[in-house]
Amino acid sequence: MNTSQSIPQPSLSVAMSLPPIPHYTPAPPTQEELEYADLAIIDLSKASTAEGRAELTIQARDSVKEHGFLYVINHGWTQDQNNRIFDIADFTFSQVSDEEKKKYESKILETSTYRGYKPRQFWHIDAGVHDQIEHYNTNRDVNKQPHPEIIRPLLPEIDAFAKHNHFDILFPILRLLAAGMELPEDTFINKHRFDATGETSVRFMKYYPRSEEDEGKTNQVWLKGHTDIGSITILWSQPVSALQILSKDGKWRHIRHMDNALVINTGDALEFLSGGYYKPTIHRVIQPPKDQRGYTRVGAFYFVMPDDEVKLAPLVKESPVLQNVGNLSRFSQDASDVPTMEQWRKGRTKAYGTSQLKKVDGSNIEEEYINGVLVQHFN
Ligand SMILES: O=C(O)CCC(=O)C(=O)O
Ligand SMILES: [Fe+2]
Repeated sequence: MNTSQSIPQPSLSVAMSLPPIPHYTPAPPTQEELEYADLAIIDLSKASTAEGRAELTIQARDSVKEHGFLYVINHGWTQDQNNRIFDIADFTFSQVSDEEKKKYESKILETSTYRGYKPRQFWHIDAGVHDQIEHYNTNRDVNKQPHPEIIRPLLPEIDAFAKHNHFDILFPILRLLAAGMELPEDTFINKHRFDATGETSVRFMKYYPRSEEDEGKTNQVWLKGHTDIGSITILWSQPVSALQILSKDGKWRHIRHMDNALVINTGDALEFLSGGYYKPTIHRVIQPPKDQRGYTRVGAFYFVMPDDEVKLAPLVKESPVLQNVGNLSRFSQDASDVPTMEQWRKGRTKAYGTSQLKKVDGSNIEEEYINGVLVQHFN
């Protein structure tokens, strides 16, 4: 008799089972009619052929130039993997004790860097009201910082998530955006090395409902209108419809939720490198529509920055497109004092939500200068 047949073998799914954690159920999608921005939908599976890339290059370029935002689908991460990441995201807030959160709090003002927890109420929004947003931020190399004990068994999954974002989403997108400026395809990739020193990070965020009084004092703004500091932000679409972009006609429009899609936007660093060819779009988070009030709003992100040492000078010499249109960024082309990514991110991170801003008369705009460059915030 062949004994091996009678010995029960562990099934593959049991052998590879993931640490059990509670399931996070987000709010159901809103039934309200909202005005949505009309963004391109990039089918990333097409990036595997030269023909597909040529088509996507134009689509991505035009959507970024018009809206600063686009959607990505077919990015190789399944709906189940997506659900699991949102479970992990919520876990970092709902299951970690206040004591541990304190122990692993980001030293934002001392280090000008987000690593660990950003507690609620760290940022000023308006009229003395502070934010109700928790962050958990980890460098893409999860071993570069300590993590709360109960998060440690989840690190292999967070590490896989970071690598998928970096190599299977960020890199193809950076290739398309380089091609959109007639730059060699690997121009931006070479400035975003996974192993370099820099702060490209996975961030989980949880927004908590606020009091009516706070809503009234802040014009319902939960996160002020801003541009992102880095080159690209990958936002994993979630159903609470509260993210808006400021369109070129001056109107705020909502970003529509699509299951397992990505919402990708460009930030300051790409404006500088692209000489303003790709300008970042102001976006904000406001109180959700009535049928989604009372829910928390959990987000999962990959915030991308060029490597710390990269000088944020426009690639005019390298790009035939830029030679035609000229440098339109907030930095001048020959400025010898162009900051490095490290200087820019530290200046912006330290100031964000804590610096004294100057109100622009008769508007909802506030301003400050970082490294000599105008930075605006909107309510
Ligand atoms: O929560 C969101 O949808 C957007 C957050 C955001 O814009 C940011 O953290 O920079
Ligand atoms: Fe943002």
